[in-house]
Amino acid sequence: MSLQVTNISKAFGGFKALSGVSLEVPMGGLVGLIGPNGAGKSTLFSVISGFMPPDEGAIGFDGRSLDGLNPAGRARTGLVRTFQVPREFAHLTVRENMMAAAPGQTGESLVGLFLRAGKVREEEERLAEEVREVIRFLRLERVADEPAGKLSGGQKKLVELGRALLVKPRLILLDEPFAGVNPVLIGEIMERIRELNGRGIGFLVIEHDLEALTRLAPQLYVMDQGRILTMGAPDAVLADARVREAYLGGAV
Ligand SMILES: Nc1ncnc2c1ncn2[C@@H]1O[C@H](COP(=O)(O)OP(=O)(O)OP(=O)(O)O)[C@@H](O)[C@H]1O
Repeated sequence: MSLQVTNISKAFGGFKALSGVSLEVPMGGLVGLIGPNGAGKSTLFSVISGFMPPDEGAIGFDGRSLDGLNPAGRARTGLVRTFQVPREFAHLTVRENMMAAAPGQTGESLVGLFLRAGKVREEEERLAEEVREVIRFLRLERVADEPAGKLSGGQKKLVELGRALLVKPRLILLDEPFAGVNPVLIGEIMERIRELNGRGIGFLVIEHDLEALTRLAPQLYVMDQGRILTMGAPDAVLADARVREAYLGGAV
């Protein structure tokens, strides 16, 4: 069982951003996705997570087709994409940001709220405990009640990860977890990813910091100009002449 991306194509006007992309992430796997700027990595994440329909191709997850499911529907199957903490959430605290990320809260209408006040309280308490646990796991206790906008780049990345964890993911699409993060915190984020992976959560990780990613992911896919160029173990992939060519004519 796996995330199975088969023959995905996507054009913007006449420009083919994705051309027949196929890849596979085993359930519980840890796979990197690299490629020069404009290769199509973010577009592929948008298609996999259901934010953008492909022109062609199919996405399967754990043996079921995701085609036609919206992002929330895909998240319910356990496939979750991280996003930068939305700008309008910058004034909310870390804890509030995480509370807001959890899906399926009761109390969608005033009447419902009135009728289910007890249930809502119960749910809120359970959620608050889950949030406390995630904050502890991510070592964010000291900033839990600070506005998210005030955090360092690395701490914001941890909040993004926390928001994804509250959706109870089985596979996380992680977009540039090390961008704008200092080296010490890169090490910490890497440790948390490894621990989560050890608990069975799979990851597909886009990252430009190849040195960090090759320490984390035992398998890499390389994209260039909307196609998968190659895949395999980091050493083999980075020694590949086509990959060197794609990255600044051999400056990797
Ligand atoms: N909504 C859109 N409309 C038009 N063109 C788009 C759109 N989204 C992406 N593109 C184009 O598709 C190509 C692939 O972009 P994408 O952002 O997926 O690449 P990327 O590999 O994620 O790059 P980076 O590493 O710089 O984030 C780029 O040429 C981009 O300009």
